[in-house]
Amino acid sequence: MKGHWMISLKNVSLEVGGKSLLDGVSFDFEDGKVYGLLGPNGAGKTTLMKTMLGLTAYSGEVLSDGRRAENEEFGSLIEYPAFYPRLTARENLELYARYRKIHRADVMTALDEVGLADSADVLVTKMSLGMRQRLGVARACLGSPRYLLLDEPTNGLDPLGIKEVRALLRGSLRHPKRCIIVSSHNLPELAAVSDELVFVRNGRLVSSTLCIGSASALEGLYEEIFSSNTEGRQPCA
Ligand SMILES: Nc1ncnc2c1ncn2[C@@H]1O[C@H](COP(=O)(O)OP(=O)(O)OP(=O)(O)O)[C@@H](O)[C@H]1O
Repeated sequence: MKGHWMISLKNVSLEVGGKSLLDGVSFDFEDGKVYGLLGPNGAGKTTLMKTMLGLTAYSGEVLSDGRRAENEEFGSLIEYPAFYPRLTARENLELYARYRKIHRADVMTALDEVGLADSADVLVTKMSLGMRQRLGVARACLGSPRYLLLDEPTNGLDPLGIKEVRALLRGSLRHPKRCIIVSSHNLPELAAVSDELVFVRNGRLVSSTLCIGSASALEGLYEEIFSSNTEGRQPCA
């Protein structure tokens, strides 16, 4: 087995109603890293995450350490997280833990991981959008999954909320044995939290870059990639 990769996509394709949503995607996501998924609207970022979660039929392989990945290995936040508004943060997570057959004791660990331990007994309806988003991340972290898929976790957040999610991605969510894949349209924000950026276009992973020097360099690279047919791994900017 090669090095220390964890999730390996091998020629993953998905077609719905004659339209190709994913087109022969192959990529290795390594442990201990945060990957930023970038691409225009409709590029296939969410579809890719749903496919990894096994929520869609697909051809090709999604492997975890060389064997078929199981849904239980993933924690995910796809689009806006939905909660029971009249239940507390803790009660919401306990319900979810029961559903996923995750130990109840993990609920406080997950809330602690996102800095919401002190708000465990706050009703969701009383929480700010930023707190709810962090609660969504806590739900994704229940059971300490090896893979975290976060689809636009800063969507709709104010600068303070964005800062909170950024701090999580740079700090407490990171683990040497965990791989995090996060999508966003906020280029500088994504660059600030990612170890590697992966560019998606028309259902294909067209490029990846290991690091970016500045926000303007990233914007330039984004423009270059999405206004050309560039494919392959880019050098550091
Ligand atoms: N269930 C579905 N049936 C048919 N087409 C779908 C389905 N889900 C998504 N699509 C299409 O797949 C393409 C990719 O959508 P997807 O939501 O994955 O893109 P995205 O990169 O996440 O976009 P955004 O940045 O706007 O969230 C779009 O053309 C979308 O219309």
